[in-house]
Amino acid sequence: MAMNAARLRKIVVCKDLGSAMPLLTERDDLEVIRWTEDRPCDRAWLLENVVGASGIVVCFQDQVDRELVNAAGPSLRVVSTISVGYDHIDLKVMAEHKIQIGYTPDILTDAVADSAVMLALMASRRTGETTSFVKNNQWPVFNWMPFAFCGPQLSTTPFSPTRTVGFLGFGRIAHAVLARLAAFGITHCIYTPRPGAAPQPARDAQLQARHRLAALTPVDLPTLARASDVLFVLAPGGARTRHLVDAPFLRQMKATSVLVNNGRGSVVDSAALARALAEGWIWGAGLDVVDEEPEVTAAHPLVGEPRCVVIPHIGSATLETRAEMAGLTAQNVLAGVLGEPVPVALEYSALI
Ligand SMILES: O=CC(=O)O
Repeated sequence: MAMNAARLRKIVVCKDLGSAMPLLTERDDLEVIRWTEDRPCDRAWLLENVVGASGIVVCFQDQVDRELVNAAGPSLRVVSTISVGYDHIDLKVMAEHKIQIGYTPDILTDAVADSAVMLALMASRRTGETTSFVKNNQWPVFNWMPFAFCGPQLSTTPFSPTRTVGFLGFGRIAHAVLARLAAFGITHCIYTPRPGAAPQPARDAQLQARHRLAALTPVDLPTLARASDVLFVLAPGGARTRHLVDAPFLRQMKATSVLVNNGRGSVVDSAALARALAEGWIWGAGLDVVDEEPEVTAAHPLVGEPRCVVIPHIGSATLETRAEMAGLTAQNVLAGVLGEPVPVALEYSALI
């Protein structure tokens, strides 16, 4: 039985949640307004439709700022983002208005860690160049040569027995990448702690023992740049991390090193990285995220770099993980609008 329109709670959905949508659309106490086009949600559409909403479903492409919160008005209780990242959400504004944030950590950790290792292998083993080579019909005329298309080996070998993995951002996903790389015989792990974070010697000792590492050490940024054979950028975005990987950083890296970015594009200065690749400061790069995304076309300097593998921000895109993320996003927004505890809420007061 349809409820009185005045009692319906409104949810605006900027990203279609696929098989999780019925959790919202099949309820008769909700009015669900959806952006259905196959492109990022239009800002003007969102501002117009969000008026009077109790909940909003967003992703990292949608800015949740004062303008949006004011447009929604005092009914807004929850913002549910289908992402682990939250740098698109103005936490101060959320705190001022006591709005809950639902997000999707943990369930995407394994999928993103898998893709980070994939990018490290693709970049070091020159997959961008070699797949183009085959597509351009060059294999039939290729005279196989011992040193053609060689790249640095990710795994250790008896004749190359040490390998250092570096992490800029050492949270859940970094730990999952480290666990995978233990099987490659990685011997040393270094990472830069979050500024102001307390040292964690017990945790580090545990990780070192679990993955049979010769050493696991917090280091400063210059040491991270200098010592990493493969460097994973898994830091959150935002002003604090913007362009931490810049030209001076890249210049200190080894000529055989590989940079992987699965964190946020804004952490790496694209122009500096393109120059580092073109001039051989580093060996290669594997990027799931790019500062200028989604405006990344064939004309982008990194896409044109043969030693750069670029994929379009799909680190968590497995069938299993995206279905879980969509389900959790729907549950988070639903609980928030009903005034119930949000199943996976960002505890953001300490982050402001
Ligand atoms: O980038 C993707 C996410 O934050 O989940």
